[in-house]
Parts: sequence; C-alpha cells; structure tokens
Amino acid sequence: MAEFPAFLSAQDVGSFAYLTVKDRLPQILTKAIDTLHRHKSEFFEKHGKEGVEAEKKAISLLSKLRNELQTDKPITRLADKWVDTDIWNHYLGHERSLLNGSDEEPRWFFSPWLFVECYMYRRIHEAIVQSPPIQDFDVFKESKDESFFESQESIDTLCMHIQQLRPARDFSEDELKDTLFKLLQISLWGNKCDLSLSGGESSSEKTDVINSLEGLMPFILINDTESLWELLSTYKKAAKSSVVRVDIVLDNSGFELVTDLVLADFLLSSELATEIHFHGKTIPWFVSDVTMHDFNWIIEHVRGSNQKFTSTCGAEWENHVKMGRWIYHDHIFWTLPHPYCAMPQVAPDLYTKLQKACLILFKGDLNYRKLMSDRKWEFTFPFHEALCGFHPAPLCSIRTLKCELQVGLQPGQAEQLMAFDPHWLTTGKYGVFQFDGPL
Ligand SMILES: O=P(O)(O)OC[C@@]1(O)O[C@H](CO)[C@@H](O)[C@@H]1O
Ligand SMILES: [Mn+2]
Repeated sequence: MAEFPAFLSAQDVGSFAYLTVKDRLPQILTKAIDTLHRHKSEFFEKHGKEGVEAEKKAISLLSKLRNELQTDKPITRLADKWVDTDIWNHYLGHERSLLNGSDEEPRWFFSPWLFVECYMYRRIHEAIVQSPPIQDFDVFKESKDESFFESQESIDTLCMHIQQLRPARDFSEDELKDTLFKLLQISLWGNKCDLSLSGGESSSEKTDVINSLEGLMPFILINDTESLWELLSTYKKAAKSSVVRVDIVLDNSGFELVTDLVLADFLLSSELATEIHFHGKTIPWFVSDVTMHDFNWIIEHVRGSNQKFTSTCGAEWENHVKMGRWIYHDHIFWTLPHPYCAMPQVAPDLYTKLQKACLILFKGDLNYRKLMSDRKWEFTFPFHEALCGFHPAPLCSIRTLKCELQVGLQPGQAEQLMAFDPHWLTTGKYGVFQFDGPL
C-alpha cells in the first residue's frame, strides 16, 4: 500500500500549524482567562463565594494549560469524568503507541496539529466542568455574540434580499439555479468570519456580501456547485422520494450561521429539499463554533430584530424548527480529534444517521481538515481519495482556506497562486466547493 503523507504539525517550524501553536493558541487561552476575570462579579451575584472560588479554580487550570503548551510539556490524560473522557484518553494512548516505544511522549510542538489543537479546546472544557458551579459557562459566548451584533447591518441586508426574492415556488429553473448559487457563495464567504483565526478578536461581516459576490468569483479555486444543482434538481424533478434531506455540518456562529440558515431556508422554500438537519458542537469549540445554545440564540435574536425583514426571517426559521423541518443534532464525535474516516468505527450511530441524507454540506476549515485527515496531500491529489473511504452520502465541503492543506487543484494551479500570493492557503481569502458525488 502506498504510504500516507505525514500529518500537519507544529514540528514544521514556520508553518501555519507552528505559528498557531506558538502564538494563536496561547492568545486564545489568555483571552479565555481574561473573560473569566471579567465575569467575577456575575459569578458572585449568581453563586456567592462559591462562584468566585470556581472562577479562581478555572483560571488556575487554564493558566496551567497555557504553561504546559508554551513549554512543550507532554500531553496528559484528561482527568474529568465527562461522556467522552475515556475516548479521549484512549486516543491519547493511540498517539503514544505511534511513537513506537521511543522515549518520546505526545507533545504540543511535536504531535499532529489536529490532535493538539482539538485537545486544547477539550482541556478548556475540562477546566470549566471541573469548576462547579460555573460548569456551564461558555468562555467564548461573549465574542460569538459580539460578532453577531457587529454583523447586524449585513444580516439585515441579507434578510431583506431573501425576503424580496419570494415566492421561490414561482421561480423559473434558471432563477432557481442562480439564486441557489448566490446563496451557496454567501454561505462560503460567511466562513471568513471565524474567531479562532483572529485569536478571538472581532471578525464580523461589515460589507454588503450580496453585491460583492461577482468580484469574489475569481477567488473560488474549485467550484463544484453545478454538481450540487444537478443532484438536487434531479431529486426535485423526479420527485424521487417524498423526503429530500440535506444535512449541514455547521461551523461558526454569528454571521456564518445566519448565511447557513438563509441557505437552508431557501432549500425548503424552493422545494429543492424537504428537511434540513443541522449538526453542531456539544461543547464550546474553536472559539466560534455553533453549540445548540448559539443556534437557538441566533434564531431568537433574528426573530427579535426591530427590522421587519429580519424579524420575518427569524419567525419563519422558528417555525421551521417547531414544525420539524429543521432539526438540530449534536454528537460528541464532532469534538473528538478523529479524522472523519474513523467515524464508522468511533461513532457508527452518527455515520448511520448521515447515510440518510441526500446531500451533506460540510462548512468550514476544521471540517475540511478532518475530512482530509489533516495530512500533507499533494495539491493535485483527488478529493475522493483523500477522504479515505468516508462517504456516508454525496457530500460537499464549503470552505475558505485557512490552513496549509488543499487537494484537487489543477496541475500548476498551486504554483501560480503561490507566486501571486504567498499566503493564499491561510488567510481565508480563497474558497472552494468540493463535491464527492454518488458512488
Ligand atoms: O473551521 P473554521 O472556523 O473555518 O476555521 C478554524 C481555524 O481558524 O482554526 C484552525 C486554526 O486554529 C485553522 O485551521 C482554521 O483556520
Ligand atoms: Mn470554526
């Protein structure tokens, strides 16, 4: 069997993985510590002295974590008793076994980047769950909410645009396709707004994204949206089955989530789909990723807007949830360090659930890394092969590039991009729609 390429790792000094572990992750931890500090009086008001003690404990655990990271200490077993603790510790054993009995231990600047980065977020969770009574506190909530409020204008423009489109049932075939492509692109560029890339600092959408789409076209490096259209319109025409289910594996809250909900709403109103299943995270993750709480919070806030078009959107979304046309799921697998090709073994129940979809959309960079096992594939390596057998249903990755990993490019394309823009892989300026169709 041909050898697999190595995992991205902070071992590669100067790489994006290295800079993330060296600079960005400590910065995120510092911000989390600061957030806890600033909520001290709130904890006191809610829980009295115990709340303040809990805040101190969580801060000391996070400071210890930051020190371990910055001094490249061995990665230790999780000590909490959460639902996934055993799976994590088992995975840590697996990482250790890969070191072939050498004296090495898994370490921050040595082990696979995907593993250590996920581990850091899981340790943040550990610090919080080990500090009752503040065990439900989300250290990233504040920045997620901020980014939503800062994107308010773009959200209003987007909601007005989609409201003025209706009714989608009267659309011609071309109009349907054209609108689908637009909303897919909006959802793609929505992925620029993640907060882990900016170290938790504000990263909201302030431009009029609809009017920017045309100009952004050249930045889509791979565009398989025609295949998505073909798949969904075939279902629609053939009335092939009474249920056309589209699953969206969500990424970030704030503006990106709104763009995903706008897309999901259109899929229903255009009858390209009959139900949408959303997948989010069980615990706060990579700063801005969507939890169930964020999902409900965003819908509630869009509904509560004083802008008519926006609140109408929110009311319709609320209704989709109430009527069971929109279904939110979470699963611990999404916050484990495993690549998705391991899903059938590690989370067979989730894999079986995804197999019921006609199409799965994977949003964002982290999902891409997990789809691709975070390995250093050649830029021209086929997407399908890099999935290493992961194929619960036809799927499409919708992602702006924020790590040194990209497959499926044309020969020479990467070299050209590199000559033109040496940071093309990591700034979120470029995007892809990469589809792996029915087998
Ligand atoms: O998944 P998302 O929100 O698109 O991106 C998450 C992200 O910012 O986190 C990682 C580095 O910390 C990068 O790979 C990636 O750019
Ligand atoms: Mn994210």
